[in-house]
Amino acid sequence: MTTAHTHEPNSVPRPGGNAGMESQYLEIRDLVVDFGGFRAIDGVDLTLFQGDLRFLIGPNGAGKTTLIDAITGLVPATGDITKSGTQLLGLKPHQINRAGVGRTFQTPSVFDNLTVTQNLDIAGGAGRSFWNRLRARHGIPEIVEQALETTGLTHHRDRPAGILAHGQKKWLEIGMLLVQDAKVLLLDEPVAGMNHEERVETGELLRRLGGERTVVVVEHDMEFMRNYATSVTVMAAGKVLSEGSVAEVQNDPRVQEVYLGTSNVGTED
Ligand SMILES: Nc1ncnc2c1ncn2[C@@H]1O[C@H](COP(=O)(O)OP(=O)(O)OP(=O)(O)O)[C@@H](O)[C@H]1O
Repeated sequence: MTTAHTHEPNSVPRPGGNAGMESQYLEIRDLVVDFGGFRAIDGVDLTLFQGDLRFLIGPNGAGKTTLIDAITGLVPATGDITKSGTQLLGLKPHQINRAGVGRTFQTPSVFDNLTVTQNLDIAGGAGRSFWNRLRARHGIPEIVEQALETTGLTHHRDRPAGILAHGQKKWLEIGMLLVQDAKVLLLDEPVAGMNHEERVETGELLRRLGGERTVVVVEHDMEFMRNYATSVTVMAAGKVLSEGSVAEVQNDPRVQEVYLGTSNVGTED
């Protein structure tokens, strides 16, 4: 694995991360989530470095969303989840968010009646005194301008979010995470319901983000995974079944077996 210390801003992230061991990371050890008597996450270990664009795949019910829920404090779990050494397990969702870990949900959750900029403003902390001071001094904060630019929504900044196309709403959600300065982005099916063009644009966006952050993508779209993943974790029945490059997991017989016993990892959905 190459651990270069510098990289071009828009370079393609390398598997395992662009930034090196001393940069930010998310480490999960022996994670367990029980729902009553049912063990949805069963001893998961996962290490993600800054620069990873990690795809999390697996059959329905494998535990992918539950894993993200556990990382973001939405379901109780045991084990360890540390971000660059800070224990996240046991923190409340807003504290985890403030620690730099942000997520999106399968269904976009933006304020339809507010403009794109207002949504970003609220995500950044409008109403909180420091944000209001920032705004009073500088107008639209630079971080909002950057998020508009990164997500390609600059020309839609004054439109109500409710009239955006589906893909644009999903990009706005990602922009909201950028405004919060999330260093770890957990995205649940970011291209579900998108057309081909939107998928390509989203892939490029994730690639840009993955260069400097840690991006985890839960996805059923295997073509999208093959095009953009720097690394892949395959889950099944609450455990990590396989991990590695796209080629490595596609060639793993255990992975082929859970995908309907065929070698067609890539035909689901
Ligand atoms: N709140 C809950 N209470 C009980 N069981 C749950 C709960 N949430 C999820 N489960 C179960 O945990 C298992 C893992 O679900 P999860 O949604 O994490 O899977 P997934 O891999 O994200 O699946 P999909 O690809 O279909 O979204 C499933 O069997 C699901 O029914």
